[in-house]
Amino acid sequence: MIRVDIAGKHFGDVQVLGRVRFDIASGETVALVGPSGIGKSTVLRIVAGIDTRFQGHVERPEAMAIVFQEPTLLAWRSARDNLLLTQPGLTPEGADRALAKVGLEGRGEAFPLQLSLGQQRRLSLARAFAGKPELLIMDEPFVSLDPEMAEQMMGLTETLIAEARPATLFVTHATAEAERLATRILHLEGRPATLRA
Ligand SMILES: Nc1ncnc2c1ncn2[C@@H]1O[C@H](COP(=O)(O)OP(=O)(O)OP(=O)(O)O)[C@@H](O)[C@H]1O
Repeated sequence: MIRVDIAGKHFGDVQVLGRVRFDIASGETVALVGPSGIGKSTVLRIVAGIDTRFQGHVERPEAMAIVFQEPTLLAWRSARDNLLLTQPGLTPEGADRALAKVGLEGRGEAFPLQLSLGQQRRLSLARAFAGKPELLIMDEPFVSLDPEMAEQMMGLTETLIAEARPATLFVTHATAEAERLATRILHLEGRPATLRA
């Protein structure tokens, strides 16, 4: 369970967020939607613990994974090492199993730039789930993908979430994406932004 209770967030004199309170249970997938510039990424950064300068309190588990828009891979390390170096406790066999789960069987030796963009994104997902996150955070994970690849990645993400059952929070612009993946949708609105009742 994660518990978010933001009382306010300012950038300098500008108050971007008002009160934003929500909980996410294990196995629940929550989409955070709202217009551009409303404060979605700000909420995500606060929930992830990247931004600690806010009023309020967030309770989150230690095991957390973040998937960004663009894959953030270590270019000079193999696919397998990209998992091993970021997930202490993972064995090489475990890494290979995690790769196989995302359709990268036998590609453990490949470097990220030898993989297609779709494969790089799948490697990022494998890395996120290899750490058995109790909290999964995704910032526009399917943006800028062509429809076919977006569909593939959404299917894969759904499967991995169903298996690992983390509490998931993701930001999206696409209503269809939110409706497909999320068990609950939170709308940010107003300025300072709060959740639509
Ligand atoms: N580091 C910062 N310093 C000052 N203002 C900031 C900073 N980061 C964000 N903001 C402002 O806070 C507001 C919310 O930004 P945020 O990135 O959270 O919006 P968003 O809903 O994620 O937008 P988008 O959908 O376009 O990514 C915006 O008005 C933005 O200009």
